Amino acid sequence: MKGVNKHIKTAISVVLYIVIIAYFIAPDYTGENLRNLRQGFESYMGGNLTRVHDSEGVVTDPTLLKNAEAVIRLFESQPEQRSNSTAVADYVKALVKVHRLQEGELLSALQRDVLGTASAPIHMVTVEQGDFKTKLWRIFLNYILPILILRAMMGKGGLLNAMGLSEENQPSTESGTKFSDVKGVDEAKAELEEIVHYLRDPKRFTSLGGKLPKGILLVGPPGTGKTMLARAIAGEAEVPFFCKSGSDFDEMLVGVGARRVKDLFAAAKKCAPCIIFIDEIDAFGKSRNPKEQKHPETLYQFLVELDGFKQNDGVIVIAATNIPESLDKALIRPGRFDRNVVVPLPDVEGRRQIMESYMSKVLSGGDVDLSIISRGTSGLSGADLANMVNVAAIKAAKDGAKEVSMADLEYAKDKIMMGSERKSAVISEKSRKLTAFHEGGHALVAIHTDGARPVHKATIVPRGMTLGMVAQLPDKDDETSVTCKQMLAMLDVCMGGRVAEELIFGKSEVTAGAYSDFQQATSLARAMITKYGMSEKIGLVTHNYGDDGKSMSTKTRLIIEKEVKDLLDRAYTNAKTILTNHSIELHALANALLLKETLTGAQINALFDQVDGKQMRVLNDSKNKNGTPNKRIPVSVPKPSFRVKRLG
Ligand SMILES: Nc1ncnc2c1ncn2[C@@H]1O[C@H](COP(=O)(O)OP(=O)(O)OP(=O)(O)O)[C@@H](O)[C@H]1O
Ligand SMILES: [Zn+2]
Repeated sequence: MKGVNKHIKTAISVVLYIVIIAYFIAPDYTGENLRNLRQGFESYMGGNLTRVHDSEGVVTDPTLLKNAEAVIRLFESQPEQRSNSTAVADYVKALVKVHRLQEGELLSALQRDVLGTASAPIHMVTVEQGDFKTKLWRIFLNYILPILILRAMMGKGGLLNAMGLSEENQPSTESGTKFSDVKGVDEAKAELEEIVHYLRDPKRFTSLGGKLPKGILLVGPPGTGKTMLARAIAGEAEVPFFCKSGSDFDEMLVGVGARRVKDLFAAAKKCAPCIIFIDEIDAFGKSRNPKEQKHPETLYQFLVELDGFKQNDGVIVIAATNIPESLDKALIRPGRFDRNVVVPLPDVEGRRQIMESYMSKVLSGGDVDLSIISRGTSGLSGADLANMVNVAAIKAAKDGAKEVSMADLEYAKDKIMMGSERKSAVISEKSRKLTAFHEGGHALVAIHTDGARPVHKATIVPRGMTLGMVAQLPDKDDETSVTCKQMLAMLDVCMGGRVAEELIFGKSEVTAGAYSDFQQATSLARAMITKYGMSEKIGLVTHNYGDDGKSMSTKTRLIIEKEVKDLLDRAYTNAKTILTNHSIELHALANALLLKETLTGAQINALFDQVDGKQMRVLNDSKNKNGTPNKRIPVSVPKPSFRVKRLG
């Protein structure tokens, strides 16, 4: 919309400029016009008339033609009419109507007496009048004054600014965004619905006793649709929408930010009911630490403006931030931004809906299964998913495909989550082989461990920081509540990579490639023991590992570390048992990866069927997890990473 405003402004300036220039300098052109009269008339004769002749604009009505003939006859029979300008005009018009202008007597007379002929042209000389002062005055009037007028109108503090309608503070009035466009944030939408009711009919809302918060703070990670939601409120209520970013007020010059705040509120009040949206309000709304803040007066002014209008004045201020804890307390005090609406990252169903909405705008292939993609995109925001569909569409177009296929979406997903493929990376054959067994180890342990997520894909294509990876997909409703059994399975899978390296290449040949596996396993094991109450020795208490152990005694710390190590050792042993028992499959899988680089879960299963026949399909139930520390207690844990990465 800002772009449109700019165009409108440019158009207004151009029109105004032309009008002013025309007004001031039109007299100058009169002489020029006279000079060109002959030329103009000739071109009129040669061009326009011929065109009239050809075009449907020529009179074809027989009665009109008849009248024209009569006018010509009358004029030519009465020579005294030649001094009558109206009669001459009628005569010329009549000649044009019957296409006889060239034959008319008047034309030869005109050519002879007024326009001159090629052999005897008429000359006209214009003389520039006036002294130096007059010329200077004329230049001022013609060129400088119009520019000054325009600047006065358009500039800051100018007429448009005074009206509160300068480019900076023009609202967008045609927000096409609706609530239905914003997917996967139903709770936030429900909370914001009352604002729409209010804006649609403020009087009715307040007469029914409705009371609104003055300011609403949308809180959530980047790209979750906060701006979209604010826009959708304006779109649903069909009210003007003033959209600013906190950084717009963060100016180098003292006082400029504060003045912009003032101007914004002044402009909004004139358009009420309306919405002011300030994205990233933390840019000027941070805690007032004099050292950190460049211009505290911007925040002061903002608070003054917020306090300056009444709850029901019709201006709704919505702000967005990713870091609510950084905001100044004064800003979030009751009566100011006292309503927080959380806009979280989408869950698995939200991600599916968001992708579905963007996929509906491209040609989607028949093999596309968005529930699979949405299960594998935990942690991605709406903006990431929109981008993912875009990347997939570009890939499909590049490949000359007619529709976006599942493979394109998988490509885009990996690119966004893991970084671009490093196809040109030079990797030695030995390193490729090591990676193939490492990833094969993860995959095989996952396949043979009860509670582990199904293997979606294994690859040894280097990507971003990794040399390969095994992707596992959670079941549909598996994301928020992970059981102890599932966590233990994750630990086993983490160990699979290093164990495979050891078994195939020997302990002395292992690499640092398992570093991120160990990191992941250690932090999960620690959380199980210090946060989720999954260790009998530690009990149902929590301990803070984030403060360098200051809050726990050395003894407790040692017990925790021993427990963590035990868990990891058990996972290592489990992985070793699986990989030793299934070494034929491990070799087959690693060789297939070396050959094909990427295998899907289905391809891996098919491969095992080939290698082992039915034997591989039987779940190895005998693999009891020795020493499962507790009963299986369902616990809520922060989203663990489902990917098993390997650092390159
Ligand atoms: N929930 C959603 N539904 C549909 N599209 C979304 C959603 N969230 C984000 N998008 C897409 O991502 C783009 C960016 O979203 P938006 O600017 O609203 O996010 P934001 O939360 O305001 O981000 P930031 O905090 O970075 O300003 C949108 O234009 C839209 O294309
Ligand atoms: Zn690994």
